[in-house]
Amino acid sequence: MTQANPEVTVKIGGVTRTLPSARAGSMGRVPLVEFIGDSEFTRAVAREMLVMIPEGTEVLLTVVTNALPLAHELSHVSGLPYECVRKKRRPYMQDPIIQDAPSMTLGVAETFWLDSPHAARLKGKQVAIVQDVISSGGTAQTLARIVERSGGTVSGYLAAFRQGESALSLPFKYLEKLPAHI
Ligand SMILES: O=P(O)(O)OC[C@H]1O[C@H](OP(=O)(O)OP(=O)(O)O)[C@H](O)[C@@H]1O
Ligand SMILES: Nc1ncnc2[nH]cnc12
Repeated sequence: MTQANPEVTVKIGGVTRTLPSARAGSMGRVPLVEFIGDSEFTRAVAREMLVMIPEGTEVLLTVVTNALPLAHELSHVSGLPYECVRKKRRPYMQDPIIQDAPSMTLGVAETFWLDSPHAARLKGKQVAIVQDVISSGGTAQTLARIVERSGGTVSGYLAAFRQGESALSLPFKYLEKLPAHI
């Protein structure tokens, strides 16, 4: 008998979480990863991700929203600075890099924004892209394009979780695999 809305349990760095099943656009139901509001899990995951940072990395780059606490914590444990791409234009932005992101896993096409003072901190730097979940790889590719447009070089792609198989063409590292659908 198939179970209605099954859950997925993960254990990372000694911390166990049961991920609820959530409906995600055309993906159907996926195991929902939430770092926001969960500092214990975020810290445990960041500590485990530390060894995944490629040698020579000078800056971490992430995008709001759910990956932000993870990148913040990874910055703290690694001692590396981080930058964060926005998904909304803010009134104080000056000459931002504007990059359209493809329709992503959750079915929402978005525009990414990186203000020029932050883009300047990627120039000439080895930049590791940090994500909570990598699914289609669309977010990773969009962030890589922003690194390139800022004059930096991508040193690697790091994610806490890989969901499904569709991001195979990107050379990323991850801690745990999640099913594409539950
Ligand atoms: O590999 P992809 O198919 O691009 O999917 C992965 C992205 O999807 C999620 O972001 P989401 O759109 O849920 O935004 P949020 O973090 O603002 O909630 C997640 O945080 C990744 O950034
Ligand atoms: N499993 C997941 N949890 C949170 N955000 C996601 N975006 C794509 N897949 C996701």
